[in-house]
Amino acid sequence: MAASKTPGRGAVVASYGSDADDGRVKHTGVDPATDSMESEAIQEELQNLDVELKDVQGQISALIEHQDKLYERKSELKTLLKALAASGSPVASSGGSSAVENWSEAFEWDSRADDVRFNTFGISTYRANQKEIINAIMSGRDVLVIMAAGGGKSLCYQLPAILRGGTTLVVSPLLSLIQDQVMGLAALGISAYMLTSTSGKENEKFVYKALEKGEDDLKILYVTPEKVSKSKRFMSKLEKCHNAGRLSLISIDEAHCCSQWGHDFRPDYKNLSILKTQFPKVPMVALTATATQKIQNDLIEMLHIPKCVKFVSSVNRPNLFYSVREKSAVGKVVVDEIADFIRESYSNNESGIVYCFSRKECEQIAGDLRERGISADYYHADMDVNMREKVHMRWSKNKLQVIVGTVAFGMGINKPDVRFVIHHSLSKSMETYYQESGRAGRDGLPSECILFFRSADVPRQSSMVFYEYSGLRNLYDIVRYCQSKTKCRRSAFFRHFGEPSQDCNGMCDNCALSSEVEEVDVSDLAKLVVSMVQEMQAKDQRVTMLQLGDKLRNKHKDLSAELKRDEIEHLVIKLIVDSVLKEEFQHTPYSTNAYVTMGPLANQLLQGRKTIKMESSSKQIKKSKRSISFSGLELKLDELRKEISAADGNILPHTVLSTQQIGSISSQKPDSLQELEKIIGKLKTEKYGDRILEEVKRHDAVSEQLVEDPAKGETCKSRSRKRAKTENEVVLLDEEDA
Ligand SMILES: Nc1ncnc2c1ncn2[C@@H]1O[C@H](COP(=O)(O)OP(=O)(O)OP(=O)(O)O)[C@@H](O)[C@H]1O
Ligand SMILES: [Mg+2]
Repeated sequence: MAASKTPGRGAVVASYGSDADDGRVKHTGVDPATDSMESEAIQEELQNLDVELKDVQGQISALIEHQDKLYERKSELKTLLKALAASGSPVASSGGSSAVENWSEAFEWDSRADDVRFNTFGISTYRANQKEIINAIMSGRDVLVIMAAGGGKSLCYQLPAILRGGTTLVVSPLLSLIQDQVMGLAALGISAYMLTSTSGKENEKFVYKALEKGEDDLKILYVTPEKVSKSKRFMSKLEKCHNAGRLSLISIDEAHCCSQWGHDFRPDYKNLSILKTQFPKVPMVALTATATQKIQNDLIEMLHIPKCVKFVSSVNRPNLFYSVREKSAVGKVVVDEIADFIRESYSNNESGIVYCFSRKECEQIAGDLRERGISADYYHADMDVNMREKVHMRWSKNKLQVIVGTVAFGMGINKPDVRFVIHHSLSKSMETYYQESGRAGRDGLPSECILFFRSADVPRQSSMVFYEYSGLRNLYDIVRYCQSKTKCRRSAFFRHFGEPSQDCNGMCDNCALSSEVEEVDVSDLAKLVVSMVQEMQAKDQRVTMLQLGDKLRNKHKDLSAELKRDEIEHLVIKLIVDSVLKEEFQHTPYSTNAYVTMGPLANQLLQGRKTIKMESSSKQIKKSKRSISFSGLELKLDELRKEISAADGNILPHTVLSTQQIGSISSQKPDSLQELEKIIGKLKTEKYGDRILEEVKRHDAVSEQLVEDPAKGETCKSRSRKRAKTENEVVLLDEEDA
């Protein structure tokens, strides 16, 4: 305890006489010099007590915070247990009053649903929970859907929209998302419209007339939340549609925007409660990719759907390979590494995103990548809307390989075949990282998520988030994720979202790469760091993480040869996330600075009651190819879909043929329209069947020639050997294994 070091406690007591028998302390004729020494000693003890009290208070608040975390986790686990008991399944649960209902059984609309799924949407089988959700909606129930990004939430309301007749209203937060969806549905021949701030007069007239009179076909109507909360005209037309019995379903997409606890709160979403109040009998489905228990409860309350059936799917994205790489302090080296990675793994122009911290960085990195021969452009909030849209479009049409964006390049991204998401610097929380990295592989095919981590990036983020609710705590969670060299990356997501762990199947660096990780006790070095902070604090001096590293190396010259700046920074960040040190913030007219100060557990370390261990590893990123890449016929079909998309102008390549469909056609090689229809459904066969078959035939002819002259076929065959395929699925292969 610090008390043992407190000087003068005994001396102070000894200098008092207590000769009075009334028990009061009296001075006993001591001279003035002794008197002043006594009061100095008392002052000193008081000061020491203050320090000690501050220390104890710090420890208490760290413990309270820890206690809060434990309570929160406890309540998550209890809910999880309840859900498990109700559903008997670890990944899907029907909540509320519906625990006993079975949504997987046969329903009268089954065959119609199957027909629309396959022949209109071209989807051969349902994914987890889709069928059950559709059945619940078709039964007229309110439904809450929590399903991972790319899980296929759109189909869950689009298919019932077609089956139920009348009009389905979809509220969606972003113009770009709405445009994408309407375009995609139109390409499938589904009558979908939108009403947004940019809708032209003609379009508005058509929609209002269709709502009011019901003469024209209006299956799905997309609106932004502002329409519901601000346009009386729209609400009155919608009421007419409802009164005529034609409002068949209300869908709230990206429903987490309702909750202020969510990462993307939109004030206008708060007013959506009016929909259930006005139209209580119309089923409502709310969908989101991520919602903690707290946000789920919030949504149910705000949307007035207390009796909803809840479907919670796993947050797991088994097709994503997560890894963290050490980020060099030299910017050029980082860009080189990113460029090499893209060139080596994605040489066929496969789409990717690089996320950066600042707008300036985006522009710089996009330029650097272009210099290295990669087709890249930037996207951030400072750009003109048209410019942004242009970049987004070029990327969506596969004319641009990489978008280098800030977080502004977010929710509106609907591209299913993004093969890699690279974080040039860390995200602000596990939740945002899950969201951002989750834009990879929405089509279910193998894709990669790489985060470049460097301790010096932490203060940049912390000075942005420290005023947010739980901002620092959330940031430190992702820092722990980055610092760990042993824990499964996937399990960090399961923990964060309160879900039981599932097997990673070697789909993260820590699980896949065998490496020797050593735990090294760095308590002595940590003490030097903390003592230095203490010294500076005693002199009322502030110190940033960067300065701290320099000062330490200057003071301990003997250490500086061995200790690299990066390592000290790594340790300082570790001490911060472990509450030994603490970040404090000060605003200047230009920025907010993060300073390092003594944390609640600093004294425990200094007094030897706490040890600090760091993981050190010799892990080498094995040059492995975890990507899928097109070869032979697939390349041709990829070109064909781009060609059709370019000629039409309004259809995106992945709407013509998905990457999965390209894989299936290439492996099954249909030679008639009937056979093709079994793979991609009626609609797409009618539209593009002849051209696809032509391509298959041409490819077969070339292959036959190559069989006759094997020398020519070498490249093609050896490339296709690198891919293993099951019937409908592309399987991940390490290049070394192939
Ligand atoms: N059953 C299925 N089989 C194959 N592909 C599917 C299936 N369901 C949906 N998809 C495809 O998966 C992709 C992602 O679907 P969707 O846009 O609905 O995802 P989402 O759950 O809304 O994701 P996000 O949270 O990112 O919006 C789309 O390309 C869609 O066509
Ligand atoms: Mg969606």
